[in-house]
Amino acid sequence: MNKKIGFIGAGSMAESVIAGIVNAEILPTTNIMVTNKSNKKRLEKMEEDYNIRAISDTKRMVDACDILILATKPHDVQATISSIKEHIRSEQLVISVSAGISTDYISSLIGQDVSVIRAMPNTSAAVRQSATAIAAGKYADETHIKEAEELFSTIGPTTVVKEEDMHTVTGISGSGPAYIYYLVEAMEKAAVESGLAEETARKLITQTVIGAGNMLKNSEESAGELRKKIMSPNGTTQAGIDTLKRHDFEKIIIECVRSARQRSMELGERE
Ligand SMILES: NC(=O)C1=CN([C@@H]2O[C@H](COP(=O)(O)OP(=O)(O)OC[C@H]3O[C@@H](n4cnc5c(N)ncnc54)[C@H](OP(=O)(O)O)[C@@H]3O)[C@@H](O)[C@H]2O)C=CC1
Ligand SMILES: O=C(O)[C@@H]1CCC=N1
Repeated sequence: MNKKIGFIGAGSMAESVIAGIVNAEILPTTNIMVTNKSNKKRLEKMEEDYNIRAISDTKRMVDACDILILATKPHDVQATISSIKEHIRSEQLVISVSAGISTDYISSLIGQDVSVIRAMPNTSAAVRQSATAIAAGKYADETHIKEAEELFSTIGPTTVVKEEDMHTVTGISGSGPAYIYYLVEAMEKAAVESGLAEETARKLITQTVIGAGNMLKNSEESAGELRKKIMSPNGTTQAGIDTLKRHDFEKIIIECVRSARQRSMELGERE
C-alpha cells in the first residue's frame, strides 16, 4: 500500500491498529501519522514507540493524508469533524472505528459526498489477531471496501457486514475480548484461591484460551460439539458446566451481548 494514513485520536484503539500495521510492514512507518486533541506526551510516546509521525495540528495532518482513521470516542465525533471538515477532500477515504456512529451521520457532519467506511476492530489488533467487521457507507464503493480490507487485514481477518449489523458486531467482537479477559480473571482468582501460583495459573489459562480458540477456528465441529467432547458423564467438566447452568450462564451472556448492542445503538442516537 502506498497511501498516507492519518489517525485522528491516539487512544488505545488507535494504538492497537497502529501497532498491527507497523508490525505488518505494509507501508513505511513515516506514512503513518497520528494526532489527538491535547495530550502531547502521548503523541511523543507514540512517535517514539512506532517511529510514526506525530502531528499536533490535526488540520495539517488531514491535509497530508489519503486515508483518515477516525478513532475518537463516539461523543467526540461531532466536535472532531466540525474542527476539520473544511480540510477534508472528496478523494479522501474516511474510516471510522467509533462504536455506534453511523456513516450517514459522519457524512452529514462532513457535508460532502466523501467515502466513509465504518470498521469495528478489537484491541487484539496489537498482536494482529483482531476480528474486524467492515461496512460501507452510501458514498463508498467496492474499491473503498477493498482498501479498508487491505488495511485492516494487516491486523487480523476482516469480514464485510451490512451496516445495520454493526451494533451486534460491536456487542460480540468489538467488546468480546473484554468478556474473555473477565472470564480469565475469574479463573485465575479461583486457581489462586485454591493455592496455585499466580504465574502457573496464568500460563495454563492463557494456553487454554489459545487452544480453544484454535480449535474453534480449525475444527469442523461447533462450539457445542467441542464442549460436549470434554464433558465425560459425571466428570469434572460436567460438574463445572452444571454450576454455570444453575447460575444461568447462557442467559447472562446473552444479556451481556444484548446490553453492549443496546449501548452501541444509544451511542448512535445522539446523532
Ligand atoms: N477500545 C476498544 O476496544 C475499541 C474501541 N473502539 C472505538 O474506538 C474509539 C476510540 O476508543 P479508545 O481508543 O478506547 O478511546 P481513547 O479515549 O483511548 O482515545 C480517544 C482519542 O481521541 C482523541 N480526541 C478527542 N477529541 C479529539 C479531537 N477533537 N481531535 C483529535 N483527537 C481527539 C483523544 O485525544 P486526547 O487524549 O488528547 O484528549 C484520544 O487520543 C471509540 O470510538 C471506540 O468506540 C472500537 C473498537 C474497539
Ligand atoms: O467499549 C466501547 O465502547 C468500545 C467499543 C468496542 C469496544 N470498546
